[in-house]
Amino acid sequence: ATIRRTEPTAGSGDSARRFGTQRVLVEPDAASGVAVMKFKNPPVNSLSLELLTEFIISLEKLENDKTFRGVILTSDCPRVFSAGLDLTEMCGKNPAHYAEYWKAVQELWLRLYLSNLVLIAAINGACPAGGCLISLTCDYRILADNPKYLIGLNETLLGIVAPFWFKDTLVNTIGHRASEQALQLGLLFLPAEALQVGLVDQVVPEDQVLSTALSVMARWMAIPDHARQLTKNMMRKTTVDRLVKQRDADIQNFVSFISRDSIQKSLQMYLEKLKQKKG
Ligand SMILES: CC/C=C/CC(=O)SCCNC(=O)CCNC(=O)[C@H](O)C(C)(C)COP(=O)(O)OP(=O)(O)OC[C@H]1O[C@@H](n2cnc3c(N)ncnc32)[C@H](O)[C@@H]1OP(=O)(O)O
Repeated sequence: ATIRRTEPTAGSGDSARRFGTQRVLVEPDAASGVAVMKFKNPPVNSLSLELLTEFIISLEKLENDKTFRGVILTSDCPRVFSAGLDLTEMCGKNPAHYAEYWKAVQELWLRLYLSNLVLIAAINGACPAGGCLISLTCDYRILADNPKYLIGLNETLLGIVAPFWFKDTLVNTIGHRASEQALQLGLLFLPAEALQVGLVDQVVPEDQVLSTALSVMARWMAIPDHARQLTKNMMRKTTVDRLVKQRDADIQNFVSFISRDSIQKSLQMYLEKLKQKKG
């Protein structure tokens, strides 16, 4: 994927010069040191291999540019933050593809979870599974107050199992008992429930998600970077190391699990159900 620059928005000078790739729009504001990163993979921002790759490239570009200290993750697609991992990447393919895909999923989580940037999820749509995982890697989560915008790790509803590092990320956020129940039941929480269980930090009216994220960002950026980054690392490194130490084994586990006929069947059925839903 190539990083493309687009024209600055009117009257905003260089600091609003946007860049990004086909599926990840980046709206940087050098003056504030904050960039807004928008997923743009219609219709539901499913995390395809291309989107994962472009996401990693854009994140790395922002992390390497010392102008930026904070990134707000949000969606350019209406009603959906992200539908999670792209199911078409996990069924009907071959083991080599599953391995390549899973490596990219690991890579994105590793980079987000230990990022030195302040990451705030401005969740402006449905946020199941992999979309929920991305929001969990952030330092703070704001969810639009819309009963259609459910959030949670619902993998068991598809007949699959969230890997241990998805589980660890959820446990680090809402605790062990709440995670145990949420993961086994594949719970998708309403905004008020998500707030109550601690899955999100704030629920605000839909048209205030981005402005709220910007004001929360200002609060986080008022903390000296180095102290905040060392503290974040202290909180999260043990969790990250658990995957780093066994990345290849994790890939092999995923490939053998997802390749099972029974799993392939349930994924196909689930995709069919999604398509019938519209019929
Ligand atoms: C061990 C592996 C761990 C996995 C973690 C994962 O992330 S697995 C993925 C789990 N994701 C889900 O369960 C979410 C499924 N999608 C939905 O619930 C709805 O699509 C959603 C996000 C609520 C949006 O609903 P809406 O009514 O707006 O869209 P619709 O369902 O009609 O979908 C539009 C088209 O997108 C296709 N699609 C939806 N989700 C995915 C997906 N995750 N991967 C691939 N494709 C997806 C859907 O089939 C529709 O396709 P179309 O050809 O237009 O009919």
